[in-house]
Amino acid sequence: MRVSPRSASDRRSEATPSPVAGSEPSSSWLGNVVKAWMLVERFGRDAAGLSLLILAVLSLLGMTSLSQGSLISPWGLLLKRGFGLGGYGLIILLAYLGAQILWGHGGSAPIHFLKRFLSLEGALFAWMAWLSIMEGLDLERAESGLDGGIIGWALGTLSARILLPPLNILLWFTLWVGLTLIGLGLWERALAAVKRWVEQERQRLVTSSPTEAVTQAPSPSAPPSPSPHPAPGAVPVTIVNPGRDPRLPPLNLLIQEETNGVDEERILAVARKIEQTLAEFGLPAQVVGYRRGPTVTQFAVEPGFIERLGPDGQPTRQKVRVSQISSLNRDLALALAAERLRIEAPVPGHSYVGIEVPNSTTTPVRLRPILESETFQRLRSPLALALGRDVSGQPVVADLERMPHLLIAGTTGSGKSVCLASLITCLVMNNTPEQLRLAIMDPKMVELARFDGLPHLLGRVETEIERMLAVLRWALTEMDQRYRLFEAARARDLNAYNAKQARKNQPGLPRIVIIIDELADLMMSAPDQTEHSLVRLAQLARATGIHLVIATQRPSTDVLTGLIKANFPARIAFAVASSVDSRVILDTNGAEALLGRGDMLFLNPEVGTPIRAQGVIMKDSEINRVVAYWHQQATEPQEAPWEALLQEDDNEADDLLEQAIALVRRTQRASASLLQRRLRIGYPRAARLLDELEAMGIVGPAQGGGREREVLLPPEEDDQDTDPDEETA
Ligand SMILES: Nc1ncnc2c1ncn2[C@@H]1O[C@H](COP(=O)(O)OP(=O)(O)OP(=O)(O)O)[C@@H](O)[C@H]1O
Repeated sequence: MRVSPRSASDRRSEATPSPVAGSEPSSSWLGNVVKAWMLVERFGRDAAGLSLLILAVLSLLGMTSLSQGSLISPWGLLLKRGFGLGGYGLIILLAYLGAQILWGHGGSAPIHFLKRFLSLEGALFAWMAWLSIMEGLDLERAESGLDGGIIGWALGTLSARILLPPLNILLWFTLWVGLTLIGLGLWERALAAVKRWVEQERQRLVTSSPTEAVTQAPSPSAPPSPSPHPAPGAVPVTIVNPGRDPRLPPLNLLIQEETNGVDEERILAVARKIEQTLAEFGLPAQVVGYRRGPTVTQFAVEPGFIERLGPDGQPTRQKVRVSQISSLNRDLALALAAERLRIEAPVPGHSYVGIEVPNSTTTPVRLRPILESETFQRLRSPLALALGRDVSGQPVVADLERMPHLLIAGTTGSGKSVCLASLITCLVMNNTPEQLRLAIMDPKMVELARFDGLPHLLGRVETEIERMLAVLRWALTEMDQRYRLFEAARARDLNAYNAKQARKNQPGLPRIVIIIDELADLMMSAPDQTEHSLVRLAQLARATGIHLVIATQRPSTDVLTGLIKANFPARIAFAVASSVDSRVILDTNGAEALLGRGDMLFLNPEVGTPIRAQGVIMKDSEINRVVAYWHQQATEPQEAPWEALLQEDDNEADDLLEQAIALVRRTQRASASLLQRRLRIGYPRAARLLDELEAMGIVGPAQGGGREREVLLPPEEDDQDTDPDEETA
């Protein structure tokens, strides 16, 4: 957390007593002292600013000889002789200083302002020295008010004694340019631009230099690493894979992050505005620091004191309550012209309130730097997930193995699919298909279809509800099968089982991550079956290495049922429409104040309070390169293991159709719920059977409004033994 200096205005506002009904603050001697001090400070500052402006105008008149006088003329001459052309620079600086004290940042950030002012002052002197050197260090010219005046001449002459002329010129020129950049606040931006350029050049060299690839190639003992096969439109990249398993994709398939320079000027202005707004509402508080993330900057606000009169008539100081600050959320957003603000009151583990203000520009968070970060590497888990960066720009990572399942929710366009794509990429960057298998379900059909062809993928990306339900059924049987295997091998969990297998030189079992990008579709078509499968998997699958990542854009209680939520303690909330939705996902408010486009709150059950982060975003070219890399290694495309289950379903279908016809004929009723109940099948199968019956002319078309279909088949005449259950159904 960067800490900004205490400001004069803060000291003022801390001491300002808030009006108490029926009593004047001036009624106490302390109130009088405070009032007097405020007056002195206020008028002192105004007087100083005004004096400097007047001095600048008089100096200009004196130097240009536009006005003559017993004081102005000698002062103008003095400036000319002393500063030469730099005298004009000095006048500009005096005017700038005066204006800042009167209207600008002089009050709220004196140290920052002083740093800038002194830098500009230094730049002025460097320029004067440089001018004098360039004109041959001529004292006569200097005395007549040319070049850098006597001061410039003196500085140049002094340095000329120790430096060769070219170095002397270079020294003052560099000082002039450098200090000007610092003084104008352009230094950080220039540094960031240079860094960006160096990084781009480095990447260009790495990707174009064949020698680099040779020196970094895996050792001959290691299995040969395949060369990536670029997908159409993808940029060919040379493999560089230092320090990683050579079978894994090299990190330079992924792009580096670009950093934007920090606009300190804006940050200080916002800090001042926050203080001012709070003070206007009678809540003295001070911005004591800030943390800048890719999307928001969190300002640390320390509540000040309000002075009240106690029952004994004596003034007492009372600390501003954090709830008072958080209740001003909307007023602060209005004052800062911010779309949405989030107030963390207080920031866990700190004695301040965090006010999160959107940045003017957002920085996309990339996967590569997070994979390279120490935070990520420290997890040492094959299922480590790179989620994004927090409000101070630090990587946010989590271990899916420990979570052990993840629930993602947020309104449409908030960033769920982008998040899932980056999570999948992260997993396949760190695991071979022998170590990890993925089952991906994407009813939206577009977002995750890019991963088709990954050798990690079981089958293909599933988009049909019936096939998805089959995936869940398969996962349950796989889980049971694994438990039986573990029991036979006397292993407690997947890690223990794989270790035993490795000792016997036998292959282990891969971990399985099941990803669903839109739970709502499944829950709408087969709520009971989906909920039952998910809950059973969530409760039991951890030890067998099966993990679930499910996303939904409908954070309503019919999709995220109590049972599902109870079994998915790790959750990510992207932006939602209301605090009610936020509470459905996180059990607390906050997600309604997110900005969308990858801005998230991550609730890690091990931490307890949600962490705000900006999610990782992948470029299509990155995903294409990673998929193409693994595509190279793929052997024969394998059939999905749930294909057999679907086959069984089809075989049963004929039988079921027969039974359905008989049932409809007997009962003279046709509804999906009747078929579900009597034939013990799920909703999708029942709905399909009804469609088939309609196509065969046995039942009429759907009536809508929950009414049953008309049965077109006459009842069986000899059917005497009607089932009592059917009658009541
Ligand atoms: N982490 C991120 N960083 C920057 N921009 C992002 C990020 N995540 C998402 N976005 C932006 O938001 C847009 C929508 O994201 P995404 O498609 O993931 O939303 P979604 O929640 O899946 O929406 P839907 O439910 O409608 O599919 C993206 O096209 C992208 O421009």
